[in-house]
Amino acid sequence: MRPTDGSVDGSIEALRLRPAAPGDLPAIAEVHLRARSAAVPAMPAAVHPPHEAREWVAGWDLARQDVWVAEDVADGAPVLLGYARADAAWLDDLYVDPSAQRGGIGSALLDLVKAARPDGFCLWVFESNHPARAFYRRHRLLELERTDGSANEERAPDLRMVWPGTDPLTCLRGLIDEVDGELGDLLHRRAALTRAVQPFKASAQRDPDRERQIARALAARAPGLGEERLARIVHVVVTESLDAAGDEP
Ligand SMILES: O=C(O)C(=O)C[C@]1(C(=O)O)C=C[C@@H](O)C=C1
Repeated sequence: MRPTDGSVDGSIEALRLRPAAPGDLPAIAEVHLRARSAAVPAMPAAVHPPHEAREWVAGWDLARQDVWVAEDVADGAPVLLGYARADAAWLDDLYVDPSAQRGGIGSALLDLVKAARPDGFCLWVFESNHPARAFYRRHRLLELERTDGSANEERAPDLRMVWPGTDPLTCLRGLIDEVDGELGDLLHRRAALTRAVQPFKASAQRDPDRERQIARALAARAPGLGEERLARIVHVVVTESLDAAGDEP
């Protein structure tokens, strides 16, 4: 169960924001369910039936993640109208009850999360959820990579967004360092394979057709870079991998 995108903007006279308590979980589950069904078709329909969503929310460990609720305290008993849920690096949920959307509750919750995560945070939003994307862009979140949805339960293309915190250069460099860690591991693995295949070739010549095929396959995964640019990247990676293979005893 994932996503972040139920909320939109809104204005409520007496709004109270506070950390959630275990007794809030049933009302949180109902807000989640109502917000998700009202968001279709901008969001894909929920994969899990309501009883599973209720069980999932009831199982949240509030010591291991931060959950905040927004409630209307204007008159009588407070009414829970929205919530946000985040771990150290990700805003996992931000949902506002459909009856209270466009009243500033989503903005108030998001501001609270920003204050609690000054180093920044990421979130996933469905590509089709244009209202939520516009909401987050208005709140100075940046869109990062798009996925084809194969890694989420709904199998729907989504986008990573980031709020780069109070020091965006440091936050974004931190994210670059994370990706470069993975890229370093991949280059290490790839160079070992370039070296391993060499003895099995009829000739030591480079194979431009094979390199073009590799660039095309990469372009299918990274369309934003384009095949020509990726062909140049492949050329450098192969050149340096062959060079490193020649250095090894
Ligand atoms: O497949 C090969 O023939 C290799 O030598 C491997 C490799 C590569 O690293 O992918 C390296 C050089 C060739 O020009 C093409 C591909």
